[in-house]
Amino acid sequence: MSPTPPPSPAPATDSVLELAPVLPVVVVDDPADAVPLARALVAGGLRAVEVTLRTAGALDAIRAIGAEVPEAVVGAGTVVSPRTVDAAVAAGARFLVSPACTETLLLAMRASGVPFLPGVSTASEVLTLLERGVREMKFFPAEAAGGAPYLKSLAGPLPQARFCPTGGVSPANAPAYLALPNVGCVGGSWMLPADALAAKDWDRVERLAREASRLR
Ligand SMILES: O=C(O)C(=O)C[C@H](O)[C@H](O)COP(=O)(O)O
Repeated sequence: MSPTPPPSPAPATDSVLELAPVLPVVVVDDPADAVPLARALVAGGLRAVEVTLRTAGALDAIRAIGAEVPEAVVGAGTVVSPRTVDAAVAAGARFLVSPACTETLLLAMRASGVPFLPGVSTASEVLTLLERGVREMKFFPAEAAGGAPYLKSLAGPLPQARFCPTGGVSPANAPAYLALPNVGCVGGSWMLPADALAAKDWDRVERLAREASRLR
């Protein structure tokens, strides 16, 4: 019997937006869920996983995914300070996502050496980041801040900026975002419903991930 070949590690990239059309946003309460959850997402075709630093177990979850699911690209979300940048990178986060951005946070994310997506919700914030040489951003909270029509309006005057809209994105509205020239991917938690996580229903997560991976 020939041994099962090891899974191929995900390639390195400078662009968070190019990893996958959909970036799952994970809130892990029990770090023991991290590995089966990441495996289900990868099996469904979503290899980038953003673990939000909102729970006590988030850093352990990042460590576990990095160690046991090498075909996933695990990153950290809810990065809001230099301290959280350092903690995320030390845990093995391969990209960083912030809901908003300040000068202090930008400097820390830049110094981290891993790709990052700073959060913006207005045209002025987009221009401020462009002035600093940042072209990839998270548009948050996407639906509340104007949705796809807002990003479409930005593509005229600020075409260099590219976005991952997140916040209120669903299978129903994702195609409108993904059709825009300035959208690289969309982020969201819809493929990780709370009841599926509570029931450890990884088959359902895999199914929802597969549907999400086919949105573009
Ligand atoms: O924690 C962060 O860093 C955030 O910025 C918030 C998340 O991106 C959204 O909570 C995901 O939004 P939903 O898909 O509507 O659940």
